[in-house]
Amino acid sequence: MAPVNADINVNGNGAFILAKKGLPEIVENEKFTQGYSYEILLDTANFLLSKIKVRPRIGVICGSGMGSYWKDGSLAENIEDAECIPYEDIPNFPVSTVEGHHGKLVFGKIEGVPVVAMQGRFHYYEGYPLWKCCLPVRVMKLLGVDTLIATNAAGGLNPNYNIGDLMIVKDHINMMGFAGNNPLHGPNDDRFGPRFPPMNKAYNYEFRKIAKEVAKELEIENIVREGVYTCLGGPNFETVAELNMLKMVGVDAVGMSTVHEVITARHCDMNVFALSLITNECIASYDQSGEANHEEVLDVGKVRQDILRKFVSRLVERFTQLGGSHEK
Ligand SMILES: O=P(O)(O)O[C@@H]1C[C@H](O)[C@@H](CO)O1
Ligand SMILES: Nc1nc2[nH]cnc2c(=O)[nH]1
Repeated sequence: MAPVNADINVNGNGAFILAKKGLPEIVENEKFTQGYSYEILLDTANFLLSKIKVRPRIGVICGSGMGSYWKDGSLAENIEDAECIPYEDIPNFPVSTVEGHHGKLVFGKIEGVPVVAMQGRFHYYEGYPLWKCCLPVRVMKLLGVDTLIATNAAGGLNPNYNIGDLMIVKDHINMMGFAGNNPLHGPNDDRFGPRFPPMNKAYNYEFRKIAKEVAKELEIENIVREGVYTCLGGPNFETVAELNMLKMVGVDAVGMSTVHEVITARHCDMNVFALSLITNECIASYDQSGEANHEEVLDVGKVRQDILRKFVSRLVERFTQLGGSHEK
């Protein structure tokens, strides 16, 4: 794991606190997508550390409709000793504006492993620049998270996929990046990671292997796939011509998130696993009836919540057992 250039101390109340040191601040400037400085995000991390009992090791981002599992009563069933912090109470955090994204950080333990779950993520189409959509990933890193599990709802473009399938993300195509929109755009702060991060091993090979083993153990291998994801800016779903173009370049599932989060996580040397829930069939023919809609996306999330919970819990346990020495 790349060192974050911060000392970790314990304050008088027994809470963890990160000490600021090092390079000068980069001034926030949304227009030029420079993002928040390292120091500003340390303030956010220190605020969270002053509130929580555990230091999370794994971060989970809940996709559309999947956060509902983590809500209220059912959250407590899975995340032990849950501590919920609404986004609006967290300094420098954006707020969730999309149905199916509740807007809370949930700290606690899954299978004894300290975790933080984002019950609601931020999307570009909500009006946030990409760096801001990914701000929580950097905060997670400062909190001590070394592994990111990102989940999302996506349209199935691969004709062999069915609604309700789970796609282990093998790779992505950064369509927004092709147009110059990247969460790392702007001055680089080496304390987070290098100016030119590699991306050929973005999705951890060992994690993907484990996920396929776990799928067998849970007897869900018939609904588990592995494929290539792409993120478009949204909020509209795709045209037939767009979908056919994406199919031609090798995309299996289409969504509106995850890619920029993964880039940010890999930039600061986190290990990454991502999972797409196929919530709808991409309509890639003019003869086909029906239209994509957000309600269907949320409904499929509800139907699959139990399987997702079991799958993600087992992955948290197994990824942690792997330790830090594996090939990324
Ligand atoms: O947050 P995710 O990527 O799971 O959400 C997807 C993309 C849109 O936000 C929404 C469309 O229904 O689902
Ligand atoms: N872009 C996109 N995002 C989605 N999220 C869930 N389904 C879809 C889809 O079909 N397209």
